[in-house]
Amino acid sequence: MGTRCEGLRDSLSPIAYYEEYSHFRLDCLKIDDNKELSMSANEDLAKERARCDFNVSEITNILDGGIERTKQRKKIESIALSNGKCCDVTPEETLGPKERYENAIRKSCLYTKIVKDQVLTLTGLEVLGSNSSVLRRTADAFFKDISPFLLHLGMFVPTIMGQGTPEQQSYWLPRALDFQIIGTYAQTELGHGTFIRGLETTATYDPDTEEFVIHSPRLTSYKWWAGGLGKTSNYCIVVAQLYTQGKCYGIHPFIVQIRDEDTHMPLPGVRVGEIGPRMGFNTADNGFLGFDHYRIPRNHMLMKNSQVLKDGTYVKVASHSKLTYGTMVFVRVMLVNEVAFNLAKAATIAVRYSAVRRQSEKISGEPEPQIIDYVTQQHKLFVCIATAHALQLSSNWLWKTFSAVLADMRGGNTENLPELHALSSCLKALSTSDSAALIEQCRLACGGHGYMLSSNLPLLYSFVTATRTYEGDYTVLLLQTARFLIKAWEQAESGNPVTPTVSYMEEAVVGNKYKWNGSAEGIIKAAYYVAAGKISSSVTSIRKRMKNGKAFEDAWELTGVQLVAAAEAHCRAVICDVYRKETVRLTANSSPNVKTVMDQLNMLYLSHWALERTGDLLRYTSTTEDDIISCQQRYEELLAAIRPNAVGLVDAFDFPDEILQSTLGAYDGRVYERLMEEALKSPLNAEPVNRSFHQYLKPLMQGKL
Ligand SMILES: CC/C=C\C/C=C\C/C=C\C/C=C\C/C=C\C/C=C/C(=O)SCCNC(=O)CCNC(=O)[C@H](O)C(C)(C)COP(=O)(O)OP(=O)(O)OC[C@H]1O[C@@H](n2cnc3c(N)ncnc32)[C@H](O)[C@@H]1OP(=O)(O)O
Ligand SMILES: Cc1cc2nc3c(=O)[nH]c(=O)nc-3n(C[C@H](O)[C@H](O)[C@H](O)COP(=O)(O)OP(=O)(O)OC[C@H]3O[C@@H](n4cnc5c(N)ncnc54)[C@H](O)[C@@H]3O)c2cc1C
Repeated sequence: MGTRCEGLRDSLSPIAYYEEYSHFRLDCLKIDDNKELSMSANEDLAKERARCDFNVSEITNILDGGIERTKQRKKIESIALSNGKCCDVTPEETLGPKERYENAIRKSCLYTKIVKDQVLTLTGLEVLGSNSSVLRRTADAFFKDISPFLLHLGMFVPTIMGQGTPEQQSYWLPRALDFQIIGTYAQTELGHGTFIRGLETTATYDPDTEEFVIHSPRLTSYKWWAGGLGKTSNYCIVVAQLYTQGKCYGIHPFIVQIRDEDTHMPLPGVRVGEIGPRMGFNTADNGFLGFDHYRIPRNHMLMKNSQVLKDGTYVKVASHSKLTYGTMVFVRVMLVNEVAFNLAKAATIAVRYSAVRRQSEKISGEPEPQIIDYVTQQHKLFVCIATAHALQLSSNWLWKTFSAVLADMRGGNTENLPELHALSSCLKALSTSDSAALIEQCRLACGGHGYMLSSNLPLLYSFVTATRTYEGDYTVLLLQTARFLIKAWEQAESGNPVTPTVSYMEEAVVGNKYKWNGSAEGIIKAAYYVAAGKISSSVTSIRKRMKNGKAFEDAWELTGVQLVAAAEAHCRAVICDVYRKETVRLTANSSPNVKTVMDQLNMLYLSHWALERTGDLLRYTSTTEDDIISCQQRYEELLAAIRPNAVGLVDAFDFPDEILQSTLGAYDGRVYERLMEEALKSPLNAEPVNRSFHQYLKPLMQGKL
């Protein structure tokens, strides 16, 4: 579909290609076979690029984190994409489940080999650190859906790094990084995903043999969901309830071999398989796993945070009881970047398509406008570009926060862990939820063609909507943040110091209402006041319920709806704040037009959320109706101001066509030609008459059924 993929079939024009593979003439489809489908780029898109008034690569560099990082990314991308083998001649989605999986494994091995042989020599182990998002992004040229290796790199390796002792790391990591073993992360069970203290798999220490006995006592204790578990992995992290000397010490991580390294057969005592078709992730062989008194060596328990000695003595090493949850915190942080990237892809597809697509008449008899010229279309799309920026910059900021807390913890200081947990929980919840909703908005903005799998929007949606659930469900994570906020509010009320991300409470506890001011800083302050108002209302409700005789747990539960809304408002204010500060910081030395367009996008995001939350502003600040009217007016002016630069802004995301994998979003805008080319690849077009005609239709039509 992308330019290099076309290289695979360069010698054939689309029509000749189709005829070659379909065995019948195109006149069946009433296409004039004397005419080639157009190979020239779309003129409207070319005009859009000509009118863009800022330097596109400057914004690319900002989003990449600097010009050097852009160069590095492009180098990695070109290595991975240059051999052209990433493409499927037959679209992935037209294959059966087995063929799809096998094809995904073929491509995963191919990509891994490219990374090992060519990328690692270029970057060294940096590829797994600051360049991991580049690898992740490049992988999308190989997979429309998900690689079965995602969990190996995304969770298996990070768990060994985060939970293993130095000795365990030096034993397991070289094998895992060299792909001599492939692993996954099996925590969730049929019966429990959210409430991990309730997991039922047991790991009981036997001092006589110095082994753990891993067991699944009942159906609900079967592991369920882990990506790459069904068919691909031969090892996995199993999270199980640890029993030693007759006592349960709660959940702990273990490295468990599940398949023979040579034959790949499941080992005796292990029952493993794939969980069946899902809404997305259909190439990721998500699996189930059960154990029948299966024995593993003692040193396969990951022992950085707690240990079981040879005699069965349990020793707690870590200074914080939740450090075993570290991999989840890490992946939540990574996910903010992951969904920002996917939203940027969707925005690129929908904006380019909207510049190519013409529909209806604004004025009777006039030429049909590009649909991007409808203000309602701009309203649907420009917030997607702005949100992709907001989440990308928030994700960089969160990563820095995460790294700082990690460094503190290496020195034994876990003081900032609760704040990191609260932040990563709410940012994961909001970023995944916003991105899923906006990717769906992009699909809707593309009308009927957005519904085609070849647009790539449905697959992007099915992938991103899952991120709202996995690694901690949206509501559950916001309730975690709410716990932190309520405690912080009580601290602020009693005049004690609070941590930086909730410092706004110190001013807000006094109870004054904030007077609206339409500047960026004014909107952000109003957002913090809304958050403070919602937290305060939640506290009042909890106290009132307790005064009426409810226990704290019941009062908390009954106040759940308000608590989730309070955590959402807090997180929205944090995103607005970080997005503003980072925009100002990153454009300090930019050219004037880049500064202007980045500022416009930022203001659009802030105004959008102010308008989405007018009820809250009226309730928790002194905002008036006139303030709302001027905010609406400013928002509409921003849509008009951004319009000429919209295509330039999505070009700045700098996605090669191979990564976008979209008929609607390719750089040259040959939308209709690509839609037809992809349609012609449908297996149903491989023969003029399907055999079901003879088997069923004809007998039915002739009354002989
Ligand atoms: C080619 C590729 C290249 C590179 C790849 C790179 C990147 C890829 C990026 C991303 C993709 C990776 C993988 C993607 C695909 C799919 C993976 C999916 C995986 C999974 O889903 S794994 C399973 C995840 N499961 C969950 O998230 C479960 C959610 N539940 C929980 O976390 C907990 O149960 C919950 C809800 C937090 C409650 O825990 P618990 O009952 O123990 O605690 P309490 O509620 O009682 O609270 C007590 C106390 O502890 C605090 N606390 C809770 N958790 C934490 C924590 N993590 N850290 C710190 N503190 C925590 C809590 O707030 C309470 O504090 P308090 O008493 O209020 O002070
Ligand atoms: C595509 C995909 C990939 C996955 N990959 C993995 C993997 O690799 N490894 C792995 O271990 N797991 C994996 N999971 C599992 C995932 O982590 C869980 O599904 C997720 O954590 C949600 O848990 P649950 O399914 O138990 O939902 P539930 O907790 O049953 O949630 C159902 C509903 O109940 C609500 N709810 C639950 N508890 C509360 C509460 N305390 N308060 C208020 N509301 C509540 C939720 O908000 C939700 O609306 C994957 C899941 C998916 C969809």
